[in-house]
Amino acid sequence: MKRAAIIGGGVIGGGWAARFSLMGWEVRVFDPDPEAERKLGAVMDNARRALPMLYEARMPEPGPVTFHGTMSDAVSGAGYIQESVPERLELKQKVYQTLQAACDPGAVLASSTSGFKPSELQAISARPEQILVAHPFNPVYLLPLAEVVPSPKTSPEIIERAKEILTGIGMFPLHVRAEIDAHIADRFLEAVWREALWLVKDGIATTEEIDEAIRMGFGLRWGQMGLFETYRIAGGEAGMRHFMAQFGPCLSWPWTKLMDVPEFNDDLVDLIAGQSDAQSGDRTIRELERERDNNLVAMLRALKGQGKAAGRLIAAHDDSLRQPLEDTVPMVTVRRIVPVDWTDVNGHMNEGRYGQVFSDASEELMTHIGADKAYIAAGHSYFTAETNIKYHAETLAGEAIFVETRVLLGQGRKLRLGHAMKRASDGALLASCDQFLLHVSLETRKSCDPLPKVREAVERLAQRHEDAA
Ligand SMILES: NC(=O)C1=CN([C@@H]2O[C@H](COP(=O)(O)OP(=O)(O)OC[C@H]3O[C@@H](n4cnc5c(N)ncnc54)[C@H](O)[C@@H]3O)[C@@H](O)[C@H]2O)C=CC1
Ligand SMILES: C[N+](C)(C)CC(=O)CC(=O)[O-]
Repeated sequence: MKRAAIIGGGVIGGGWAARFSLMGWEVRVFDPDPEAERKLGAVMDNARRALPMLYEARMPEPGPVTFHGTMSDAVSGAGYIQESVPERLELKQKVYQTLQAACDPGAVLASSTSGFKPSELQAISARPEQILVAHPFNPVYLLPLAEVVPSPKTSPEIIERAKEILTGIGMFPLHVRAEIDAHIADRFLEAVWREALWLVKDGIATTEEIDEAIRMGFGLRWGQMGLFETYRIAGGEAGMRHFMAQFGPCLSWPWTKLMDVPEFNDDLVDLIAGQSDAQSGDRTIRELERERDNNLVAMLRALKGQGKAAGRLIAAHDDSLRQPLEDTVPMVTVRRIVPVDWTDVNGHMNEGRYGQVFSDASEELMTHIGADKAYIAAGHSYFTAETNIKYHAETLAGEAIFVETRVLLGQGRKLRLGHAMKRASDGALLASCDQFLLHVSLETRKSCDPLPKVREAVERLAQRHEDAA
């Protein structure tokens, strides 16, 4: 099993630990805080609930997460080390000295730093070539971006390995060409944060009004298309040139008052924190985390359905996790977590989603018998002619479910499947489905016999299932 070491297990280290573990890595943590295990456990709970909701494919078995009393013990045998200690340069530099005295010289040594340049982190290190920045975004277990920032001293092999590992755990490594304070994304975030502080300080807007301005407007646009493509469209048919002709001069207009920075003092902290407390009312941080995660899961799944932005990345990662079906009787055709966006007003999985689960089960079986994407692209497929679903028990968001499928008939153009959807925790039957499919030509849109390869496979499978009945 691949092994990662997490140095500093707070908000960000906890998110890294969760992502690595849920992607099948063994994770070893070092954090001197006696409360670290409890705090990291809370992040793990959130992640266990939310991350698998993004995937249709079966996730890897989670790797164990263990806590260690020394940094050298934690990094022993680790191929990837992620440092997420507090944002203080001397502390980080000292940590690298200790880590490098014990870790594998070939391991990736990455920092979560929000703002320090890798050359600053490397300054007093024994092997600067081993160190780079992999700056993530909170919550690390759901947001894919990791800004990968090397210095000229970072070895090209370490950069490539870091990118490969991050891609493997479902992240989007954005290689930042040159080191710069605060990398790329935090420069934006700091500009927005600075302006927001200024607006609150001068009594122009409350923290709540600023949040509404973001979530009701441009925040929605950024998540799906970013800045430049959004503004290109805002230029109308003439695109970016017209946009720049119209809004370019504003760089010197008064509405670009971007350089005012409020003084950071207790009054500012009281003002912002007071408004923020009032805004969130009695909702706890845990409740806010749940709300954030539910919203992110629903938005990312919507983007996945469109094959766009972060959704495209998750779809590709999902495909890479797919495993061929095992030839058991019955066959386990689906293993998944029920995502939040599948629930309805009654607080349970909507009836329409049962149809989707059984349709996914049939598609998996089709792939297994050779009626896969290439077969369909060549003009043949199966259409469902009849589906009969019985609902036996409620299914809730976050529950692990699986579907067992039996081939009840596989003869010529006819295929009849019996699906049973069960709860993974206790094997309880949640729903059953009798489904009748007909093989069709996608050219004539009429039923026809399968091509010999598929026909033989389906008949062989039907016989096997009949023999085992
Ligand atoms: N919180 C955020 O939104 C983000 C933070 N970051 C960066 O991640 C890093 C960590 O930040 P957070 O997780 O927010 O802080 P945090 O305060 O939640 O966690 C820091 C953890 O490091 C531990 N620690 C302190 N000294 C240590 C040592 N010598 N060895 C090992 N662990 C030690 C602390 O006990 C604590 O659990 C910082 O560099 C920060 O800039 C990056 C992206 C976002
Ligand atoms: C506030 N922050 C600078 C620590 C934020 C980040 O670094 C990234 C994030 O998750 O917003």
